Amino acid sequence: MDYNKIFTDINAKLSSYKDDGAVASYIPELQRVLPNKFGVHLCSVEGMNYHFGDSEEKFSIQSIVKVLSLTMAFEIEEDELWKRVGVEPSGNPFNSLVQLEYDEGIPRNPFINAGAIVIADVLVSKLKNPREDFINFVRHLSGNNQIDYCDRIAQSEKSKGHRNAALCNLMKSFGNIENNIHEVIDFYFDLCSIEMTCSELARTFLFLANYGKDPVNGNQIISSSKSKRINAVMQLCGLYDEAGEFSFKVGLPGKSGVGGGIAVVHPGKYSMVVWSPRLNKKGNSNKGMRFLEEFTSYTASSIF
Ligand SMILES: NC(=O)CC[C@H](N)C(=O)O
Repeated sequence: MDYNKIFTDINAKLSSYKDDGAVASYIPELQRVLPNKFGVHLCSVEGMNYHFGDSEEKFSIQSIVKVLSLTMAFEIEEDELWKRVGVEPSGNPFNSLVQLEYDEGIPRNPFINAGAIVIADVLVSKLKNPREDFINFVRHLSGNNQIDYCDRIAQSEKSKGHRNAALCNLMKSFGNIENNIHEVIDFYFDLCSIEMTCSELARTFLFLANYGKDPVNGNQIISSSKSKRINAVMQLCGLYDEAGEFSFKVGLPGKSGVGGGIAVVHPGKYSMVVWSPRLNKKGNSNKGMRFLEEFTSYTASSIF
């Protein structure tokens, strides 16, 4: 399929689309991003690449990293992990405190902030050098040694990260955080600060489109069973309290971030990343969702 032409066609179709979303402002550094940026990149499992727009420009991947930290923690912890974090959609905003109190410090899933903070805690407990080991893992997945954290973004988030600190403290009070809360939360902010282009991120997600195996170099990153489970959690929880809407309109496992990126996979076919920084009220990329809806309709490639 000529995805390049399809991207161009969809972009033309959306040319009159009025994006009333706003760039994330609660992390001061993210506010500096130009709101009208738009990029898309698709990697097919057969090794083809297709792209459009600002697909080679770095952006803050933010919560999309939660899929990669889950992948690493799942390899290390297997079954124990799921005693500390659930696999149910939250139906609540990604940084909600209310539900966590109700659920006695066990986050609904690993993709809301509380769940990702538990995953960060697991990695702090199990890795010798969490910061270094994790970025090496991401470099391995992406086949790119240049991928890195952005200290500027991490520091910016740290300066305003009171709500995440509150989530971490609340879970510590319930006994669901093992390590020093400052260490865990700083690591969590570092994870969210990683920068990638659409093409680098789509490449990184390719193993989840190919049953856990990187089709480019043949590395089995995780078992097909784990890959299936991670995709299932993405399908149900990857877009927070908009996961239902995303399933309804796009029909692919996906993960969003407040940097405006959305990564999706179609098992057996492709991984794809769209980036458009203006967010809707749920913190998901407005045009990114719209574009993906058009794309899966046009190509008849929802998984359903
Ligand atoms: N949805 C997101 O991308 C949120 C990630 C962001 N770093 C936060 O913790 O608030």
